[in-house]
Amino acid sequence: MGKTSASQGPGAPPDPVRSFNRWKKKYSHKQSQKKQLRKQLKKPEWQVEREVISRLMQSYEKINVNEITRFSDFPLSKKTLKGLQEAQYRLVTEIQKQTIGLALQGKDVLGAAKTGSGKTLAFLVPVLEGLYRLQWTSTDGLGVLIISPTRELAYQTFEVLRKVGKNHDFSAGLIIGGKDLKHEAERINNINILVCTPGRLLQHMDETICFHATNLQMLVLDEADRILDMGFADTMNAIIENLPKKRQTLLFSATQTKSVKDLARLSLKNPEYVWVHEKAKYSTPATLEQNYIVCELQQKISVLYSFLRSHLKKKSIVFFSSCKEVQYLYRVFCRLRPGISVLALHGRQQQMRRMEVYNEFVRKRDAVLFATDLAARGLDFPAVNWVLQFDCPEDANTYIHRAGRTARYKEDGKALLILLPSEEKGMVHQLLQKKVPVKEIKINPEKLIDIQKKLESFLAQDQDLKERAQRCFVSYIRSVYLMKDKEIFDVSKLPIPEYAVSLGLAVAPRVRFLQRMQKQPNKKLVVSQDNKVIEPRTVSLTNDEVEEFRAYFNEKMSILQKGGKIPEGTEYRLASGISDEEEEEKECEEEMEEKLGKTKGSQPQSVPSNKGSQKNKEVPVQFLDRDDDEEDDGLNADFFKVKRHNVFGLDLKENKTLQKKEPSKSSVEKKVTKVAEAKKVMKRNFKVNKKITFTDEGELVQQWPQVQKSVSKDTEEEDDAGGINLDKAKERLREEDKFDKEEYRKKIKAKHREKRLKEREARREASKKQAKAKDEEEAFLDWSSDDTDVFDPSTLPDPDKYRSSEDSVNEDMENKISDTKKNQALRKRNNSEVEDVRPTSHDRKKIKWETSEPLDTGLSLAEDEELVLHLLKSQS
Ligand SMILES: Nc1ncnc2c1ncn2[C@@H]1O[C@H](COP(=O)(O)OP(=O)(O)OP(=O)(O)O)[C@@H](O)[C@H]1O
Repeated sequence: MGKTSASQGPGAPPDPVRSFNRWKKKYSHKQSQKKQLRKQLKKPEWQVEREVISRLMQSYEKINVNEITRFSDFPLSKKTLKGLQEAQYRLVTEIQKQTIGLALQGKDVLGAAKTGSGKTLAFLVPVLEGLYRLQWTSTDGLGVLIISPTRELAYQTFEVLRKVGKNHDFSAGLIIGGKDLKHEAERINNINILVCTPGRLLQHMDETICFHATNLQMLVLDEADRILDMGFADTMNAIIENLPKKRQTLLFSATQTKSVKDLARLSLKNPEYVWVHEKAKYSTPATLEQNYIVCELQQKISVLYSFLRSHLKKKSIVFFSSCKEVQYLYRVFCRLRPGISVLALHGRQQQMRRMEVYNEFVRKRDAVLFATDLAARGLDFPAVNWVLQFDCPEDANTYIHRAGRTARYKEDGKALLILLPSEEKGMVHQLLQKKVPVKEIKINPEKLIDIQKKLESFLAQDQDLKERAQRCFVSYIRSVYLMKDKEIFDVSKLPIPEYAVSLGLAVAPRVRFLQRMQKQPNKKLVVSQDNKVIEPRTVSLTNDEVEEFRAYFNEKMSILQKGGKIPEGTEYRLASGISDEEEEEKECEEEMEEKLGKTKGSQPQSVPSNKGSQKNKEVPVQFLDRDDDEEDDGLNADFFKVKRHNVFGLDLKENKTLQKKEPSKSSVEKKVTKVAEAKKVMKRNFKVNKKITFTDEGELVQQWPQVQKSVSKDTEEEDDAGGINLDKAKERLREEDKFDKEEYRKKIKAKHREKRLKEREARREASKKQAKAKDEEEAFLDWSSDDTDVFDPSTLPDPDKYRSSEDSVNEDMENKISDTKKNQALRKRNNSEVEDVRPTSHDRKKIKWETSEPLDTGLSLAEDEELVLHLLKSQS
């Protein structure tokens, strides 16, 4: 018999079988309870996510900046963290550390940190988290707008967003100029995060049906100071008008704006200012070595060539102040074959080419990129060794951005600034004020390779290149002239002829404003008629003028952008949202020409160049009127001249006063072109008088000026605001032409109908009268037959006798009668002579029949009638 534990005594060990069974029972009970609990607890995914989000949000307030070293230290969603990790971003940079937390808390942030310090992720992470927090879906529409000043920067930001946000479900879109607007418009309404340039965005806001930003949660301005400066002022104002006031705004830049005015436009709510490196010794990366050299303008090209020859295994960017310099020097350097691949990036290239160049330079290990300030901001080309500033930057901020294309994120790099002797003092002072440590270095004259002769030979062989050189020349001078800081940029100090020669040109092309400057070197005060003291215009523009100038063209640009213009591009911000820097450059010139009434293909002129005996040769300037891929520069010479009078709103009276006081002014300058006159008239807004009459029906008819009937209405509205849409215009012309032809055809038809009716009427009249005349003639003949058998003309009175006896008044009439009747009689006489027989009764009938035929008297019917009556009278 087996014993159970119960039957065992108290000191006996427990029965293992029983205790196992007890444990098993307990365990399975617990398991089933847990299962039940889990079943109860099982929630839909969205609910779980919501709980996670609320937990994350609760952690936002607890973020302690000092404890954060990694992205994972922030309360971020798993999707964002995964994306960051996959892109190899683990440790945070200073700007990321200090701003991500604030942005997560929903605050407006103004972030500033040195170039290459990771500002992009500082706003992209909060962007992703912001929409994730709201569980944004494509049906919610546009949630975040990220605005960049250039297409390339927008593209780069978009790529980083794609990389980091790939685990999220939001849709993101890149909207920049130079692409098909229609194609963008079809997709734009489903985009949650939009990376764009200002001009293109505004164009969509204006033109794309159903596109709106009413649900917008967050606005990000990358390179905020640039976007908020005057260049984009009007476009941005228009964009901001379309955005909801209740939103979060993030502004980032290496040179942040502190302008209260700028910020007020954005209606920020207690923004957090984060100046990461405000207290740093320098405002540029510590790993960036910065030097400058001073050299003459005419030496610069040789310096550049020598530099490249000694840095063949490096990756460099060279910044120029204008597209035309880039275009010319790019070609020249390609021909010179310096031993390194040369690339060019500027705003006048096709968008496709720009992207190609951008990607090519990203890929290359050693190459040199010639660029305008289009590439100065934000672009993150990997492993750039050198940044060379061939032309002095506009200001210290531009210097910082340009130099910042190297020495990015812990890498080192070198920057070299080339200054003219006239620029050195002012620029170096500005840089030091901005905490930019620049040291002067000297050029080793032994290493300097002079390439001027080579350039000359290139230009001698290649007319196109020569023209490019000339445009480059004018363009550079103009850029100096338009610079705001007159302490640094003084066009009068430029060695103009030498510069032209250094470009390979034999003679300096004419730049009108320079000529004028030489003619009136002294600024004199002039007293106007109303005794006000007027300062005559000097060649150097004041800062206000330059600002006004820029503001004007940017305003024009934004108008163009709305229309589309423009052009490519327009972007317009133009059409294509040309608010981009490059678009600005392009549109600016086009607009200047437009505004100033410039016409392409202006007459070739011979003008004296500005200096030296050789320079006094007459230089044909028609070359300035053409360019293959851009607006002509030749007009710029004119543009300068007119600009001084019109663009800056100079009072015409003032000009007149000046002219009176300056008898030395050449007649050429005083010559007013028809275009200028027309512009003046347009400016004054004259209205032509109208002559209006009323028809019998009381309808109003404008007699003068004649109103053009048109088939298409609202032609103006149909045009792109960026200028005339040639295709549309052609189409419209064709339609107008058809319409005009149709109108003309109708008119002719009506005329013919009228003529036919008149003729018919006349015929009817004639036949009536004929019938009457026939009756009368028959009567007459009948009567004559009573008298004689045959009508004998001899029975008629002797015309001579008759003449003598009749009134002279009847003379003419008689002549006519006698002519016709003579004919008749003669015919009859002849007949009788030939046949020599008198007519038979049959013949008589014949005669009768013959005479009843209408006589061709050559008279009108009325006259014939008169004649017959007269004959009858005289017979009787
Ligand atoms: N946390 C990080 N870890 C590693 N690399 C980073 C991190 N943040 C940014 N970077 C890298 O640093 C480089 C510069 O970043 P970014 O372009 O955002 O700089 P930036 O401050 O916007 O520069 P700029 O002022 O010139 O626009 C990029 O190559 C980027 O990939």
